[in-house]
Amino acid sequence: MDASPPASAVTNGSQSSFKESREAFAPSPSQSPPPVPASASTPKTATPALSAADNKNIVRRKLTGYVGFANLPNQWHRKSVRKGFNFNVMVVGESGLGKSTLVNTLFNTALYPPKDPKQPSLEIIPKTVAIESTSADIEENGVRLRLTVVDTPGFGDFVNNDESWRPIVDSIESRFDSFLEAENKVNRTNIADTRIHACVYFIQPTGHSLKPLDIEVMKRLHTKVNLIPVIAKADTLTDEEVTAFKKRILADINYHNIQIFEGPRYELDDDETIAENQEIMSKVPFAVVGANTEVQIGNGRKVRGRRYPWGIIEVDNEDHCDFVKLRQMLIRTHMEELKEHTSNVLYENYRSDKLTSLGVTQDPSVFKEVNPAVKQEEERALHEQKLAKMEAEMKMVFQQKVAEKESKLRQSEEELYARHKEMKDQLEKQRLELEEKKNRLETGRPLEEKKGRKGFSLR
Ligand SMILES: Nc1nc2c(ncn2[C@@H]2O[C@H](COP(=O)(O)OP(=O)(O)OP(=O)(O)O)[C@@H](O)[C@H]2O)c(=O)[nH]1
Repeated sequence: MDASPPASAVTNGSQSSFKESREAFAPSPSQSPPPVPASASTPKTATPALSAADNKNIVRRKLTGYVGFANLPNQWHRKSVRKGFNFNVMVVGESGLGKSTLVNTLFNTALYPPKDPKQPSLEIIPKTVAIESTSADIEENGVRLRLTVVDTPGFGDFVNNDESWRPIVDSIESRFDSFLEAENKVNRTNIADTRIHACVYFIQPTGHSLKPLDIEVMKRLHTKVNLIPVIAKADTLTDEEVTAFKKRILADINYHNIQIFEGPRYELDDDETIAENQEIMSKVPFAVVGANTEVQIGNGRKVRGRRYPWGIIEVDNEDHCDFVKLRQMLIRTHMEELKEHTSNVLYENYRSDKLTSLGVTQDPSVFKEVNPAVKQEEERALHEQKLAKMEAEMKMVFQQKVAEKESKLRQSEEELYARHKEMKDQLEKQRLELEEKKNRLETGRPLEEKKGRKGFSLR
């Protein structure tokens, strides 16, 4: 291997201060980092999901002068720096795969104290996988990070490793439970986030394929944590072997439908960011090499690396391994994404499953996204329906009234007509009688006497 200078070193010029605590995991608020709410993640460039109707309702106006909201990102930046950040990473892998070395290399700290070279006696070797949490406050250019590394010593060390995944899953779930419990308390201002934001899974550099244990554990973990597979001690494989091994691992991962962490793609990202993210993702599973010691290379420069009889392998040299890309993803480019995905997807799924299993039900319409334009349209249609109904009712009442009036009028018309006919008949009768009288008088005939009473005759 050649001894070219490191491609990058993010910790250059940084001051680091440590306050370490190493204890078995027991979620307690007192040991928790300052809270960084899920919502405190940088609102990068994610495009808001606006429908066409929403867009139609947005009036785009040009500002005529300086208003000041362009300063919002700075406000956010100041607030975040003041609060500090926290990041919880879990390392899973068999003993001796270089987990502690890699974590120390990643954060450029002696997070893990140097190991006692004396092997533990057989009596004190634990019988189950232990969960150990180590926290350190580190600072770089004024930005504070509370880093918690959760180790899983004992994983894969037993004759029967069938249940190796259980303590790991239990630890992840108990952290979700603590968060859920804290969220349900009256005072939620200081919720400590002990949830695991990333799980670096160390694969033994066998050069073959994933082992059944790897597949089993990954299958158990992938819905609960952001899985980041790495090929441990990649310096033990040649470049060709690494390429072929990566292909086989990815094929296994696909075959078993294991979801590994993928950085989200944002529509508004610039080409450079998109290319950078693609390059990072193209290296998964990262072939890493860890080294905390510095070695001198040809030109007298000191680099972090491992010296072999045939040459030096530099951890910060991208031609030698993918360590830089892993660090870039975990710390520089995707730390917030990892936290956001943990909070918005993994924890949310766990939370809703848990609440559903406890019998808590949710009216789905409560969270239905309401589009104001559609809502207005619905209300207008409803109002029109109501108006049409009222109009129809009024029309019916009016027609009823008209019909009643018409029948009354017809009745009185008929009555009038009948009276008129009666009067006309009477008049006609009178006319005829008078006519008769006139004729008699004219013809000299005596007027007919009215008949007298029975038995009497008129003179
Ligand atoms: N060749 C090689 N050796 C490494 C690498 N990383 C670590 N080692 C060596 O591997 C041995 C074990 O490393 P650790 O970091 O203690 O491994 P670990 O996985 O933390 O081991 P446990 O604490 O037992 O789980 C040490 O001697 C390291 O120097 C690497 O990338 N390549």
